[in-house]
Amino acid sequence: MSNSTSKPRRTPQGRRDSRRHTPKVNTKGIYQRAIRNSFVKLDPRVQVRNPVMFVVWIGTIITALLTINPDLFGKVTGENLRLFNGLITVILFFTLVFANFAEAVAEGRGKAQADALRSTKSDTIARKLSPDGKVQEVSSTTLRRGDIVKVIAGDIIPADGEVISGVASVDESAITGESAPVLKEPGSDIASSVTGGTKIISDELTIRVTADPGKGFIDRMIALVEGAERSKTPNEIALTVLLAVLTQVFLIVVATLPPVANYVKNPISVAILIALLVALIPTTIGGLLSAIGIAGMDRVAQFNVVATSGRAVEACGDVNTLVLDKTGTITLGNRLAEEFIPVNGHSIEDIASVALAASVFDETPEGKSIVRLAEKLGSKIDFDRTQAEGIEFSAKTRMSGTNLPNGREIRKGAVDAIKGFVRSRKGKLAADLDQAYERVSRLGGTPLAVCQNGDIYGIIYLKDIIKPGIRERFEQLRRMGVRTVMLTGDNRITASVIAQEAGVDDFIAEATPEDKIAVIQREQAEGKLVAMTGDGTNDAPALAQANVGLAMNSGTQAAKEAANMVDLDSDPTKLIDLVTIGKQLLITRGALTTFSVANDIAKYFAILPVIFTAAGLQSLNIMGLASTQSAVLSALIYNALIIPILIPLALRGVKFRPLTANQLLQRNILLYGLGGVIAPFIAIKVIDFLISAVGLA
Ligand SMILES: Nc1ncnc2c1ncn2[C@@H]1O[C@H](COP(=O)(O)OP(=O)(O)OP(=O)(O)O)[C@@H](O)[C@H]1O
Ligand SMILES: [K+]
Ligand SMILES: [Mg+2]
Repeated sequence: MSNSTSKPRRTPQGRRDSRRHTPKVNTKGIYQRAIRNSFVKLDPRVQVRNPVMFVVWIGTIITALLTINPDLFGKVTGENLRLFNGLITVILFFTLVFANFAEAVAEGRGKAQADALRSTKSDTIARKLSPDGKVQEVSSTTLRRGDIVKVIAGDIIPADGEVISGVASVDESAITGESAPVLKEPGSDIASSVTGGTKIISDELTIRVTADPGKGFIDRMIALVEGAERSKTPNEIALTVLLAVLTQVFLIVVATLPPVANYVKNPISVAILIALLVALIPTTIGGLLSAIGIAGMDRVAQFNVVATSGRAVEACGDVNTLVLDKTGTITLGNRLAEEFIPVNGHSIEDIASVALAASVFDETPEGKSIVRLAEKLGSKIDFDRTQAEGIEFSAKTRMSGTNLPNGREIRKGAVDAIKGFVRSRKGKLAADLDQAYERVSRLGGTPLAVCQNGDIYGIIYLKDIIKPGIRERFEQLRRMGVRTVMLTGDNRITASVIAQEAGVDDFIAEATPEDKIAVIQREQAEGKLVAMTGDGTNDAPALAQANVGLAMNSGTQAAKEAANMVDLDSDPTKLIDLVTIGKQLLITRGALTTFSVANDIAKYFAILPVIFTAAGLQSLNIMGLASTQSAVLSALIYNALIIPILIPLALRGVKFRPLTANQLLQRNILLYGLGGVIAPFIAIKVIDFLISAVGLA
């Protein structure tokens, strides 16, 4: 029911291979650019947006001043104060640079991808048709929504548009990476939409432009991958606030130290206080937070999906319910006529000939396969095609057919729809019809009833196969706590057979296009977040209603505009991958936050005792660190280095297992929390040993 005419959304057999082609990106260039940007981002106007790192930034300035004049805040005693303060300054400076680098690398991947896209987009000469039919050559940048242009073989299509006449094949590899040409023709929802920047390789088309300059699909994609539209997601904002609050708390903790230190006659210098503060505030997650988000969008892009916002990617991770089509999503959707089953005393030749007559104008793959099967059985068209009228299939009527010149009305379609039609023509239902239809349904096939006026001829068996591996994927989703609901225009029995075999949690049969939006609203009323895929114009409202709407690139402009993600490969099962990517993004962020906070607290307890050893509390130096100075420097060096060490994990995401949110939380607290507590003690001890060995402090 997602598309009212044909179903070209079925993906070719080579789907698995085509889905993961990473855009061609120059990695060496990315790192060079990222290094440069790490310094550019030291600008305080950039830093102030990240409260944790801004505290480090201020700390760096103060320790730099203390390097010039160690007595800036009063007389300080100690050796090599200039060197020590200078070292702290350098380490803090690199902490900032490393954090900037994480973000710059993540952004750089997107920028490189945008450059690759931009190279496909050049100003072209468009043949604009004026209302009087004259052709005028204009630059593609002057085209406006509603303009009519003509493109011929070899041309780059100058703008997004809708085919109004002509039939041609188009190479869409610039956007999909798929080299097989796609047939474009007017009328049908799906085949009629073209994208600016793609190339027409045969024949010619007349196109109505549907996007103003700079607002086309490729422009939107460039803006997206460049992060121009990347604003903080609600979860990121919440976490940033939490980190800012933690920073404030730790600022207070550090501020309480001087009175205590003075009391035990072991005053602590401002430089050491700053070092302690930086060690304590969550710089690891503060430095990696935006990289994690950008990497999430990037992973989505590598799956050839364009997300309109980081928010959409994140929403995927929070999804509770997945609404999926049956045909083409759960099944291969390659429904072909397998058998004619006559009823009501008719012969197999009778039903074949009526099924043929019902399908001569049906351009859907189902319709064409019925024509082939009937012709194989020897049926011939026995009327004048030019005098007959084709009745197109629609998801609403769930029927198609032909009105013959002699007044006969031939229809085929969903069994209940045909029963209704027969009743309306005052015909009677055949006693053996239900038996035939149930047999086909129990095989998981789609039964189409065929009738002529009020007379039912039998059932066409359209065979369909469940996609291999889909059951395991639903099982995975279930373990993640995601409910799957299958929606289909097919009858109850077929729906229940497929639902059972595929292992979905729930299904809705005989669904009309309106049912889809009703299901979404019902789930949302229960407080659930819903994801769905769709491609037809009648899916647009549901795509907009869903929390995550994934439109097929082969779909209509309306569907693509309503959705918050577009799949360039037009593979509806990708929604399952997106949910996984979204969950992984949230888990990565959670795991690194846990690690960061655990780390900071451990660091504090590793170095605080050493600071007090000068006051005669030698017994506190359980780690046996060489000196106060080397302990402080070690903690800070570890604090800085952990950021670049974790960049690959932040970009790639933590290892993902299909578990429920609670199980994952427990696992992560154990793994990253415990790891975060232990790691600093070991690392600080090692660095302290190295520093004292080279005699730095
Ligand atoms: N070309 C056609 N001519 C006549 N009837 C059709 C044709 N294609 C499908 N049907 C009937 O209409 C019903 C609804 O079709 P529709 O495409 O809306 O749903 P579906 O393909 O069965 O399921 P899904 O919603 O999962 O795609 C089908 O189950 C079938 O009975
Ligand atoms: K820290
Ligand atoms: Mg369908």
